[in-house]
Amino acid sequence: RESQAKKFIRQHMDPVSYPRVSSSYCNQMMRRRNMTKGWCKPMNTFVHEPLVDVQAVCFQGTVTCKDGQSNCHQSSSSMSITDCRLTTGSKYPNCAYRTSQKKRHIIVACSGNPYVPVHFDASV
Ligand SMILES: Nc1ncnc2c1ncn2[C@@H]1O[C@H](C(=O)NS(=O)(=O)C[C@H]2[C@@H](O)[C@H](n3ccc(=O)[nH]c3=O)O[C@@H]2CO)[C@@H](O)[C@H]1O
Repeated sequence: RESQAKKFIRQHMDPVSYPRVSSSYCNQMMRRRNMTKGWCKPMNTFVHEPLVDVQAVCFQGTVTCKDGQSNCHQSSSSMSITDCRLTTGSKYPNCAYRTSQKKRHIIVACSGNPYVPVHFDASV
């Protein structure tokens, strides 16, 4: 059984692809990280920073999560991310994504002991 912390890493961490990603990055990575099984996950962000830097966000600015909980944290500095958004014409099982590379402050939800990221809430 995959822990929430491990799931966060599988779904959202890609420190090695910093800084340039190709236009097919999302099509490849969404498959490789198992987010196109059963359905095409509509939206997913990959973070191109060291894991320790993303884990440190749990101890940065506290903000309210989209679900109303108060265990979200916003990174104090902007980070290199890639947003993968399902294209309108995409039909399962052929999940087609638009790849957009950005520099944004990330907002993650943290939980557990050790207190680590378990959910990607948004980027700003
Ligand atoms: N406060 C919390 N504290 C603790 N846990 C919390 C909390 N909140 C949720 N979880 C849990 O997280 C799990 C989960 O998968 N939530 S999810 O909303 O579907 C994830 C979103 C995200 O993956 C993605 N997205 C979205 C935007 C973006 O910029 N980039 C981007 O990647 O889209 C998805 C849908 O939006 C679920 O088990 C829920 O219980």
